[in-house]
Amino acid sequence: MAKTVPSPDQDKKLIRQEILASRRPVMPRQNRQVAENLLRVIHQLRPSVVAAVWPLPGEVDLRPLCRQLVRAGYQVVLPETPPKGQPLLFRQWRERMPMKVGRFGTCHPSGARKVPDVILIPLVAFDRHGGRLGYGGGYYDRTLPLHPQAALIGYGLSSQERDGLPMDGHDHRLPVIVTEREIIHTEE
Ligand SMILES: Nc1nc2c(c(=O)[nH]1)N(C=O)[C@@H](CNc1ccc(C(=O)N[C@@H](CCC(=O)O)C(=O)O)cc1)CN2
Ligand SMILES: Nc1ncnc2c1ncn2[C@@H]1O[C@H](COP(=O)(O)OP(=O)(O)OP(=O)(O)O)[C@@H](O)[C@H]1O
Repeated sequence: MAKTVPSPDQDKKLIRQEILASRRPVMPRQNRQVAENLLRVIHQLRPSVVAAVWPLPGEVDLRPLCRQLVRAGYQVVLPETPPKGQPLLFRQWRERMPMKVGRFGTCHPSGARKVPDVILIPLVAFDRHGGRLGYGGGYYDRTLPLHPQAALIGYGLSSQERDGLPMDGHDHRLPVIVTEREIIHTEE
């Protein structure tokens, strides 16, 4: 009988489940440290438009960073989650804008669509080589090819790091990953 060979999709699912099941609440200090490190990298890149993310439960909360960025003169856009199979749409966010609830409990503003120069990417898991795992919707995988000029920065907690995540052809390697502890410039 033929041996069953695990596919990257199945491996990813198991790792995702393991990490989500063992996830602890993000401490306020960790949140601040991730945001501080992100701000440092963003300042160096001098972008006009930064794509951030409105948090889902259990994720690092970028809302304070969004406010800081807008006050520092950057434009902030947030993703609207379309039906599966379509890329994310980035819409401009301003302070105190009412948010709409979208797919999978995500929230997005109804501002104008803008093209980001920097894209902050939430991680469920990452490795030192820039491999990433999200919630499995494939949304960022489908969106990033449409923004080849954008600088990509993954973010999460150091506890989400794993050795050598399985990668598919369509997966994008992240050149920079920011945690509460460090700014990682990933290697091939
Ligand atoms: N805050 C935040 N916004 C984001 C993302 C994200 O990771 N975090 N996304 C990143 O791509 C996109 C939304 N992607 C998602 C894709 C799939 C599921 C999803 O299937 N959720 C399952 C449960 C997942 C699980 O716990 O295993 C569900 O709601 O049933 C959620 C979000 C865009 N916005
Ligand atoms: N560019 C693409 N074209 C077609 N299918 C894709 C593409 N990107 C991802 N997929 C499919 O989408 C599914 C989810 O992909 P994957 O597990 O890489 O998502 P993820 O990176 O964890 O999620 P997200 O990008 O939403 O955070 C997989 O079945 C994958 O084959």
